[in-house]
Amino acid sequence: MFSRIVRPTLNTARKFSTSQQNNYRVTVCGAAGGIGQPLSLLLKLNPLVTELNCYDIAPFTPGVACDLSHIETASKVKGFAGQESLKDALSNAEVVVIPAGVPRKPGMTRDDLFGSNANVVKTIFECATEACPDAIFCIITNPVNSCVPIACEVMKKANKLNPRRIFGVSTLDIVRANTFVGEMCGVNPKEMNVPVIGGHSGITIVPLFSRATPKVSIPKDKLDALTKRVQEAGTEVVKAKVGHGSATLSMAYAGARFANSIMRGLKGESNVIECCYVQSDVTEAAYFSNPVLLGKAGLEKNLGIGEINAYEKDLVSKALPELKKEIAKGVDWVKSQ
Ligand SMILES: NC(=O)c1ccc[n+]([C@@H]2O[C@H](COP(=O)([O-])OP(=O)(O)OC[C@H]3O[C@@H](n4cnc5c(N)ncnc54)[C@H](O)[C@@H]3O)[C@@H](O)[C@H]2O)c1
Ligand SMILES: O=C(O)C[C@H](O)C(=O)O
Repeated sequence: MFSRIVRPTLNTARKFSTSQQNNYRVTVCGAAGGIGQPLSLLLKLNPLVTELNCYDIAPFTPGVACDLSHIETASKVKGFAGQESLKDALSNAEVVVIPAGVPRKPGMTRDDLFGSNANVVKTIFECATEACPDAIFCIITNPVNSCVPIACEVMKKANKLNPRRIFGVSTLDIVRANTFVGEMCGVNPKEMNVPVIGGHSGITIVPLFSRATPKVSIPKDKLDALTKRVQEAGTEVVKAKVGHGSATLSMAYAGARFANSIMRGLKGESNVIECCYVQSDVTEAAYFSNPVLLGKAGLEKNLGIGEINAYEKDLVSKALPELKKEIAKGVDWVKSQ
C-alpha cells in the first residue's frame, strides 16, 4: 500500500550506523557551555553512543537536550539542570566527559582557574563515587594538570580509585601540533600524528616533532617557534576571542575524538592509542601525558615516552618542575578539605 521511501545517499547523517548493540551511555558534565554544546552534538552523531545525558548547572540545559534530541540518530538524549540532578545524570554512565567550569580570560593562566574549577571537579567526582564509580572519566576542565590529581584524590578518599579509568584530555595539543606542522610541511593535517607529552599548560606541553608520522623535517630555525606555538596555542585563541572565552569548537572536536577512542577501546578494538594525561610512573611526576593503549580496562598499557632527542629531553626537564608543582597543588587541596 505504501511505496518504500528511498532516502538520498548524499544525506551525510545516513552514513552513521543505527546499530546500537553494545554501545555506550555517555554523560557530559558542563553540557550547556561553549565546549559542552558542540561536544554533545558530536556525541549525538556518534553511533557508539546509545544514551547521552546532558548535565549542567545552567537552567536551560533541558533545552539543549531537547534541541539535540530532534537529530535523526538513534541515541536517546536527556537533559539535567542543577546540582540536585547530578546523581541522576551520572547514574549508570559508562563514559563521563567533563568540560564543566570557568574558561580563561586574556591575561590569565590556566592555573588562575584553580580557585573556581577545583570545586567543580571535586563536586562531580564526589557524586560519581556513588553514581558511577566504574565509569571512564575524561576531564577537560582546566587546569587539567591539577584537576586530574583532584579527581583521583577524591576517588581515593572514597576507596573507589581506578587510575586506569581517569583521563585528562590533552588531545587538543595533538590536534594543534598536527595542524601546525601539516601546514608548515605541506602535509594534510589529517595524515599527521605528532605525539605531545607532559601536561596541558605552557611549558608542560611538549610536542615530539622527531616522532611525527609521516616523518617531517623541520628547519632548525623554525623548531623553537613551532614548539612555542603549540605550547601557547590556547592563549592564541583566548587573545583572539577578546574576553569571550577560550577554545570551544576545536576542543569539542578534540573531546569527541578522545571519547570516540575510549569507546573503541571499550569495544575491544585493537591498537587504539591516544596521548593523554594519566596517573603515571613514567617520570618523577605522579601524572604525565604520553601515548597510552586504550582498551576494555580504559588504560590498557602505558606506552611511555619512547625515543626522544636532546632538544625534546631538555623540554621535558623544563616541564617537570612546573608539572610537579601543579600536581601537588591539586593533591594538597583535596587533602586539606
Ligand atoms: N583540556 C583542554 O584542552 C581544554 C580546552 C579548552 C577549554 N578547556 C576548559 O574547559 C572548561 C570549559 O570551557 P568552556 O569554554 O566550555 O566554558 P563555558 O563557560 O562556555 O562553559 C562551561 C559550562 O560549565 C558549566 N558549569 C560551571 N560550573 C559547573 C558545575 N559545578 N557543574 C556543572 N556544570 C558547571 C557552566 O554552566 C557552563 O555551561 C574551562 O575550564 C576551560 O578552561 C580545556
Ligand atoms: O587555553 C585555555 O585556557 C583553554 C585550553 O586549555 C586550550 O588549550 O585551548
